[in-house]
Amino acid sequence: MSAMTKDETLPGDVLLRGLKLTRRWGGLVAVDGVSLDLRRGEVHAVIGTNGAGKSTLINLLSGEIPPSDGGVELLGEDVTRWSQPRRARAGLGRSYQRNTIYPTFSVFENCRLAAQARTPRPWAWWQSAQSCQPSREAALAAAGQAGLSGLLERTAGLLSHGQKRQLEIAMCLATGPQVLLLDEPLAGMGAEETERMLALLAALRASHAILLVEHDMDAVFRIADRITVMVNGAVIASDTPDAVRADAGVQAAYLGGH
Ligand SMILES: Nc1ncnc2c1ncn2[C@@H]1O[C@H](COP(=O)(O)OP(=O)(O)OP(=O)(O)O)[C@@H](O)[C@H]1O
Repeated sequence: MSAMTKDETLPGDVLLRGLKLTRRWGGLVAVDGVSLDLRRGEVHAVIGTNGAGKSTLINLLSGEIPPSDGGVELLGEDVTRWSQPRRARAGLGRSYQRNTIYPTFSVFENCRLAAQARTPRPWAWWQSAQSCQPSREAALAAAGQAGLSGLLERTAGLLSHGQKRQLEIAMCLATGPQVLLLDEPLAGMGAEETERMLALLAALRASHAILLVEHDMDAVFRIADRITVMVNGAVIASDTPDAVRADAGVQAAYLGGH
């Protein structure tokens, strides 16, 4: 186990590492020996056709499903056998393709509930949730970071699609993560909402390691520092955007002249 604490890690440090991760569903190999490093200060995009294994890879890294083979290290520690909530408490945040907000609660309440999940206090069940100051502060900070300060009292279900995705990121940030695993945060967004989300990711990059699974190739090639390309569960390239764009194997298998 590493003796390093979270706050001692330096920019560029590897915060999350997938080691030869494999996941089989019966006879299908959904993720096939994938290794990748997520570093603070980098947006690392994972691209690939439908069914290439991207969401399964995120689920393996986040702890939602166990690998058939291989391992995961978080902040230098082997977390392969850790549950998803335990990894989340240790600094691993993720967003989902589906909407995970509470539509009848306000933006602030959504963020506060997410923040509370980070520091559950089962022995203090009689205290009013309203009075939990650290959660309130974390919620306000996260909403601010995600650009939602002006919408704190808005009922979440009434937000625009793009604002809902911003709220999902805010809820993720409220848990105090160092690593963000983002599953298609741009899905269904218009041009303006996409720009706002890309600006948010660019702002979060300095202090986080970000894994971005995304189908919007223009956005990926603009924002990513590194791109990993998956085909049929396996990595066929992992490099800078320029190198990936120029890779003949990637062109043939996936990009088709992008
Ligand atoms: N729970 C499951 N049981 C059986 N097969 C599964 C399961 N989850 C995923 N798969 C299969 O694993 C393969 C990889 O799926 P995955 O969702 O990871 O791909 P993806 O790259 O995220 O696709 P998309 O871009 O469409 O989201 C697919 O063939 C899928 O059908």
